[in-house]
Formats: sequence, structure tokens, C-alpha cells
Amino acid sequence: MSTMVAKVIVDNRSSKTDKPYTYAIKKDMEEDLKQGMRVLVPFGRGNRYIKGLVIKIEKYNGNISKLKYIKDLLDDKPIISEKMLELSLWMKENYLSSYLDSLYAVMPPGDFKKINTYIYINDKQSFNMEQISPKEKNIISILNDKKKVSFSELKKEVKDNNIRKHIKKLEEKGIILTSLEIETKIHKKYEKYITLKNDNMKLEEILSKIDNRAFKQQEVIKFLYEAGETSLKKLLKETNTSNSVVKSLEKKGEIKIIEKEVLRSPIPNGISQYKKHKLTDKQEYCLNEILDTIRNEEGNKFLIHGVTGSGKTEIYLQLIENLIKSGKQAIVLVPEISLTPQTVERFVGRFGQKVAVLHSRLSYGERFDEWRRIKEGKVNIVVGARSAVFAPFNNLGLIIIDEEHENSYKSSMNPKYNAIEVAEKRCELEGASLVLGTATPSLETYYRAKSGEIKLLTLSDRINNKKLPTMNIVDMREELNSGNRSILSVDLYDAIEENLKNNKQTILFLNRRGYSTFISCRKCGYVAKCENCDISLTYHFSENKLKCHYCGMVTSPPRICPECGSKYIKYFGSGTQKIEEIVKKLFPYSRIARMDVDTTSRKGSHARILKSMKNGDIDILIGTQMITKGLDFPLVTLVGIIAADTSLNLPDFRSSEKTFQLLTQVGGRAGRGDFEGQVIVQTYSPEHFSIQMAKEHDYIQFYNKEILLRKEFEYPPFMDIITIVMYGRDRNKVSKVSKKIYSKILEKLKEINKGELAKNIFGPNPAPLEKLKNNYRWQIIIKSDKENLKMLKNVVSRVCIYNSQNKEYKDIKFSIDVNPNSIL
Ligand SMILES: Nc1ncnc2c1ncn2[C@@H]1O[C@H](COP(=O)(O)OP(=O)(O)OP(=O)(O)O)[C@@H](O)[C@H]1O
Ligand SMILES: [Zn+2]
Ligand SMILES: [Zn+2]
Repeated sequence: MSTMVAKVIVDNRSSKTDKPYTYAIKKDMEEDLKQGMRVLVPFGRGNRYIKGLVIKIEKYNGNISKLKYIKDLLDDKPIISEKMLELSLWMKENYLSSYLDSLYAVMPPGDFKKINTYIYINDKQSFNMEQISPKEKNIISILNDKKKVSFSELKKEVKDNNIRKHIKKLEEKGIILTSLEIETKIHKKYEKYITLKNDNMKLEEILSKIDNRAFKQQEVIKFLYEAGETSLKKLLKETNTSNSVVKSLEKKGEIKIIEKEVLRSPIPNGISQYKKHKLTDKQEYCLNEILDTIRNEEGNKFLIHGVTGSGKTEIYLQLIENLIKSGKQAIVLVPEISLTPQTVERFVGRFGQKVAVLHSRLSYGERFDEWRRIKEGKVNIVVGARSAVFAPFNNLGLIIIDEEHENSYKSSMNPKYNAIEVAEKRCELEGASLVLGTATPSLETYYRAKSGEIKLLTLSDRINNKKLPTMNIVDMREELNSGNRSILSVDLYDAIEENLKNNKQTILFLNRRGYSTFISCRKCGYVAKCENCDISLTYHFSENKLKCHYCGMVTSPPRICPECGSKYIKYFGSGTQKIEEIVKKLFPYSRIARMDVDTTSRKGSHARILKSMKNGDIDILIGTQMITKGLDFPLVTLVGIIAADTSLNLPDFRSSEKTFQLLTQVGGRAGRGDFEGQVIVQTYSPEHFSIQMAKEHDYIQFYNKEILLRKEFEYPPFMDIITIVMYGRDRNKVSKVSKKIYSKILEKLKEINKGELAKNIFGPNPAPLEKLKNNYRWQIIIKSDKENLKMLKNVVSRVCIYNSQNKEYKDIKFSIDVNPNSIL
């Protein structure tokens, strides 16, 4: 006969114990135990008790007497739903992360150990004591005494093995409520609410019991009779009374005071309503296509490719409105930096209290409260950054991912997931639909849209047929030739001056990304590139060498330009701060603000800058990536891009794509109001196709060219990339271990007759950022086609994860990333 056993992941931060352990289940626990519940299990040689999570319950054919038993159940119901558990296990496989990291991603925020189920009486429900068993009565009387009891406390007091069943029954009858809560230092907030005690009596009857001269008391009664349950604060304000009036009414037994929990909310007060636009024909077509396709079950993945200012957000809003009517829930992902008041206002301004907002700046308490509001179904829309994809809805109907091309959807921490892929998987598991939107789709997404996997919807015009801004390219080599060594070209200078005269706003953009600088000829625009990878070489100061960050090729920097022989070889790099200084000198009477990581680190500073921009208190806004997303200011008519080459010359196969996206997105901030906009792009490579295509607003042509290059050089979407970074304090050791890992990978491949794949394993090489936070980093890069991906992941986990406890690897850590954002 086979028995059931539980597979448990224990909450112990060590890669050695990060695997499912098998535990036997006592008879009296069998019925209650579900996957997704936390349990207490004896662990290790000393059999100390440790918390764990049940990921599976299955038949066992081995000898059960060899197993340890689960000691206790910690939850009365799963804290992770079946589907979220499945999603988490899928992440573990797909991104080669640990069980524990993957589980933490889908669990309530905060510490696994500190989350408790609490049980309390449902004030709203009246019930008949006769239908209640003595044991249930016992529970009710404990709850009546204590108001709220944690599950484990209650268990201690009741001492009944069947307690879970009683709780379940009581909950089904609506007599008690349960909720997950976290022990935090932040205490829950309560607020007093007042209602009439005899609310089924006529108003005259109640009033007749109160002294005629007690006007205030009479007024309070009248108010409550009209308004029903009201918060004390509001009551005092509306009736202009004092607390003592309320107290004496309570004494007389005419009113009831109830304490209610107030959830902390990160949503700012006083957001005004965001009025619904009547959709344009094109928006409407798009909305209906999505709704029809879903209705006819012809697919559930969509890409809205709509130019900047084409009204994508309004489509999202009406899509959500449509969906929540049928009782479903929706998640909207936006890039962290565009979780600005402007975005939040649109969703909250339309749907009000039904929206929860999740972003990384929330306090611990706020985050947990939002999580609970979602879990308990108090909201049906979540707007948030990447991790909001795990919002614990149980009737999910839709995930929208705005600006789907953004880097920030890929996590750089464990589990190193890509929120788009996770969203897709989650939609699959829950039968929900996925809508991606952007003006500049990622190559991967557009490729899939063209292949029919994702339904493509295109909006090629701005709302009200406003023109897309004209893009003027300034060749900075010519500026130099004509003697202008300033960072601003004559054209850009003149345009700013003109704009100031007309009281219009200007945005100046400078991409500061990139750590080491690139090398370029100021005369002809030549950029040093790797022959094997078609990627720009990075200049390393300490060694005075140029290196390829993909294949490891090393060369000395040229003294004179190999193309034109000039000696104007320069390395590049100036930041927004420098620009700010220069612009201030050139336009001393203008109002200038800077928006980058340095100026927005304090809470609220981001919002403040945006507000002054909106109010027209800023003439020139200088910024990094932060100003590229979603901003909608009607007075911005000029956008200047200081150096388009910074992103073009990043040592990354995505550099062309990123440049096209950036120019289009930043440029897209211009001319959104009643005035036409222009963009001035300064560059040393004006003929580069990503700059040319951005100038023409021609995504399709850009895509067609770029996708050929991806194919030729074997990059995504045609190949997947896995990077293994090995790091530690001792450079020699890091290098030794990397070499060992490399040869083990080759060995394993030979063992399974896949030796020919050795040509796809690059390295080991020092990572471009070789020393980071006092660690030396070396990396191996693996390229894989779809067929071999699973096998290669398997090899990598065998070599790096299962053996990471190996003595040889002492003091060395591994970081594995599947399709990383960057390989720096
Ligand atoms: N049907 C409509 N009628 C009138 N105005 C509209 C309509 N739909 C959207 N708008 C307005 O048009 C402007 C641009 O819309 P929105 O910001 O949604 O565009 P978007 O496609 O999301 O742009 P981006 O990708 O640049 O962020 C907004 O000010 C919005 O309020
Ligand atoms: Zn040159
Ligand atoms: Zn190379």
C-alpha cells in the first residue's frame, strides 16, 4: 500500500539544503495538509524544528519508517495558491534560481517566519447559537474575549486535533474571518466608527428617548440615521460636536462604537478624477480587436505597437474597465521610474479605491497592507513595477505591460526573472490575457508578433492627428571642423534660445549609462569594434587596453585613427551635471532643473520636479533615462539629445536597439500639446541606421535591418544567452575556479555527446567590470539555440549549483543569469 508524503522546502539559507525533503504525514493531519502551507519539521542530525513550505504532496512507495514526520501545520490554509506555487517552481527551473528565492518572490512581503494567520469574529454576521457545536462555541467564546487570536495561540488554548475543521466550518458560516498578518514593529492603525444601536427603529422613536434640550445629541442621532455607519472623525466634523456628546450617547446605549482597521495606503490623497476620453476610431478598433479575440478564444496575447502619444493608456483603462465588470482582476506593470504621480493619477483618477499601487519605495507596512488588500480581494486593479506581476489575485483576467521594451522588467536579483515571461506563464496558468504596449517593441517581442504568436495591433498616428516631432540630426564632426568645441551644437543652442523666447519648455537628454568609456575618432566618427562580435570595444584605464566584453579579444588602443589617420582619438564621457553647469552659463536667466538619480533620491523630489515642470516653473529640464518615460507635458516643444553615441557604443548586442528606442521615446516627449515639436539629435555617427530610422519614425525598417544582424551574429531572439559570473576576493582563485568550471562544462557536454557545442561556450574571461565591491568577477558566456537550452541549463546547474559546496570552490560565489540585460 502506498502512503502520502509531503515534499518540503525548508527555510534555511544555504544552497546545500535548497532541495525538497520528504516527510511523512500523520494520519490526523492528512486531510488538512495542502500544498502551499507552512509546516514545522524536524531537521538535520539534531532534529531541531525548522519552518518549511510544502510544495507537493505525493504517493510514496519506499519504506516510510525511514522518514521523519511533519511536526505541525502552521497555516489553516495555503499562503500560496496552487497556481502561484506552480509559477514559482517554473521560475526556479527557467532561471536556475534556488527554491527558496523563487518561493519568496510569490510569498507575502516580509519574513517567512513572521507571517501568521489571525482569526476574529465577523461583526457583521448574526448567527443562531443553536446551530453551533459545543466545540465551535468554545472557539467563539475565546474569540469574543480576545477580539483577535493567532492560529497557533488558538490551537494551544483549544487543544483539539480537529480545530482546523471547526475553524473551516465557522468560516463557511461567515461567523469568523481569518487574515494573514505580519508581525511588524509598525502597529496596525485603527479608527473608530459609530453606528446607531437600534437601527431598525424609527427616527422619532429614538429621538423621543433623548432630552429635548440635548440638541447636539439629537443632531448626532439624525445624522447617523441618514448616513449610517460613519467614522468618528467625520461625525464630529460634520455635526460640529465634541467627543463628550458621543460618549454620553454611548452610555445611554443609543450608539455603538466599533474599531476598524485602517489600511496604510501609498496612494496620495486628493487625486482628481481622470475623465474618460471618447475613444478615437483607431483606439476603438484596437480595444474591440482585443475584446473580440479573447471572447472568441482565438488567442490571448497582444502587442499594441503605438507611436508616442497615440493614446495607449486610454485603451488600457477602458480594457480594464471592461474586464473588471465581469468580476476579474487586472495587473498593470509599468517601469519603476515611470511610477510617477502622472501615471498613478491616471489609474487612481479613473478607478479610485479599487487600485493598489506597488513600488519599491513603499514602507514595509505599506507593502504588506497592499499585499493583503489584493489577497483579500479589496482591490481589483494593481499598478506596479516588475514584482507586481506576483500580485496575489485569485481571479486574474488581464496583465498589461506598458513600455514592454524596458530593461527594468528583467530582475538582476535572484530569482533573475523576466517579468514579461513570468506574466506570460502566469496568464497561461490562470487563463488570463496579456497585453504588451510600446512605441518601440523589443526585437524579441516584435519577432514573435510577426510570427503570429502574439497578435499585433498598430496605432500609427498620435491622438487628434498631432504630428510626430521633426527629428534633426546634427553631425558633431562637422561642428568640430567648423571650430565649435562646445558640447552644444549651434543648432541646438539657437533652438533653446528661440524656445526660451517663446516661453516654451525644453528637455535635454544625456545618457550617462556606461562605466568605462568608448573610443572614437572625432574627425571621422570611427569607433573601435570587435571583429568577431560586432560590438564596440571598451577602454580599460588601468591596463590601457581595448577589450571585447563578449569574446574576450584584447587589443591596444590606436594612437591614430585606423580609418582616416587623424590623431583626434578621444574617449568619451560627460554627465548631466556637467551639462547643467554649461547650460546655466549659456542661459543665465533661464530656470533650469536636473532630474537624475542624484537629484531624485529623496522621497517626493521626483514628484516635485515633475510638478514644477507641469506648472511651467521650469524652462529647461536636463535628465537621464528618467525623463524618457511617459511624460506628457504640452509645453515641451524642443528635445535635445546631447550625445546619441553613448548608447550606440555600449559593448552590448542591444546597443542599436537601445539607441533607436531612446531617440524615439525621448523625442516622443516633444509636441504633445497644441504646438509642434522638434528634436535635435547630436551624434558622431549620423549615418548609423538606428539614428536614421528614428529620424524617419520608421520602426519597421529599423526592425528589418536589426533582425538580420541578430541572425547573422547569433543573438536573441535566435539564440539564448546564459552567463555564469564567478566572483570572490582572491583574483587568482576566481580565475582558477572559472577555468575549472569551464572545463567541467565541456566534459559534461562530451559525456552526453554534445561536444560540438563547445564553440558556443565563451570564456572564461574577466567580466567588463572585473572588480566590483571588492570582488573579482570572471564570466563564462553560453549561447544556445532553443533545442539545446534545457540541456545546457541542466549542465550549468549540475556544474555550478549542485557542486557549489565543493571544497575546491570555497570562497567563490556563482551568479547565473538567463538572457541577462547586460553582461557588464
Ligand atoms: N480618445 C482621446 N481623445 C482625446 N484625448 C485623448 C484620447 N486618448 C488619449 N488622449 C490624450 O492624449 C494624450 C496622449 O495619450 P497617452 O499618454 O495615453 O499616449 P501613449 O500612447 O501612452 O504615449 P507614450 O507612449 O508616449 O507614453 C494624453 O494627454 C491623453 O490624455
Ligand atoms: Zn578617423
Ligand atoms: Zn568579441
